[in-house]
Amino acid sequence: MTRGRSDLGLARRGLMLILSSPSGAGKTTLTRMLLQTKELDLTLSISVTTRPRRSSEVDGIHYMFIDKKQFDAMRDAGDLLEWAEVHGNYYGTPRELVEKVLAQGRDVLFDIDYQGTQQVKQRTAGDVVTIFILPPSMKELRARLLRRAEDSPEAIAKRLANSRNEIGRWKDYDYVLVNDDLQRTFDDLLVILAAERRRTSRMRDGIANFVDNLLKEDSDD
Ligand SMILES: Nc1nc2c(ncn2[C@@H]2O[C@H](COP(=O)(O)OP(=O)(O)O)[C@@H](O)[C@H]2O)c(=O)[nH]1
Ligand SMILES: Nc1ncnc2c1ncn2[C@@H]1O[C@H](COP(=O)(O)OP(=O)(O)O)[C@@H](O)[C@H]1O
Repeated sequence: MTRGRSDLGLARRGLMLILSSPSGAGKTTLTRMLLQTKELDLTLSISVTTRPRRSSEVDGIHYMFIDKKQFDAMRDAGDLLEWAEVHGNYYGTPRELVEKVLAQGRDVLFDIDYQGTQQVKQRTAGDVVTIFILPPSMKELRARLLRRAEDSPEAIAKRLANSRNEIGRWKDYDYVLVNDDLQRTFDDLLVILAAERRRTSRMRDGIANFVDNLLKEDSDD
């Protein structure tokens, strides 16, 4: 694999940062904040989905909106790294972009559910960092879904009903954040990302070269 550069200038492996949460807890908002912070150099994995497009969404930016026939064709051709049925629609991660970005030693951000997280972890465990976002209360979760005003009453009811099962998945994640104050949650995400990028396992080759050069230096200089 080609190596990227850490912010110390050392070569490192790219990581896969996965955010999951029940609908309305705030992962789309946090994802947007991460992507707007250009110096983080994160690339969003844009999923394909059979769900209808929301009015605020742009095809090719938030999702690639496809029909079930196209979805089945991608899945059967092996073009999806993982896929799942969520809230009655199909979602999947196209493999190509993810592999390209990781091969450059750069990091990929995923907004996928727990089923997809399990599949990605099974394939590439060492390069995956998983974060679960919880709402501060069920009352607030419901209020956020209503305030977002993007889904039909039926879709909101389905998301709330599914949230109880989804919330129970927190134990499978590396980190759990309660998204009460948005800025604080975002700051916590930045800390996690910074620490994970500095793991020895990801920087091994870069540090090995650095240390070789350190030891070649003349200590009297
Ligand atoms: N497994 C999997 N889940 C996905 C993918 N894309 C989105 N999801 C998840 O599908 C669920 C529904 O997403 P969405 O329809 O955008 O609704 P929202 O969670 O209410 O914003 C969320 O839990 C997403 O994280 C994907 O490619 N694979
Ligand atoms: N910490 C927060 N405090 C208050 N509102 C929030 C917070 N985080 C997100 N929201 C709002 O809640 C709604 C749902 O957030 P969103 O990011 O779409 O959730 P998800 O992607 O997890 O379904 C949006 O209207 C968003 O602006």
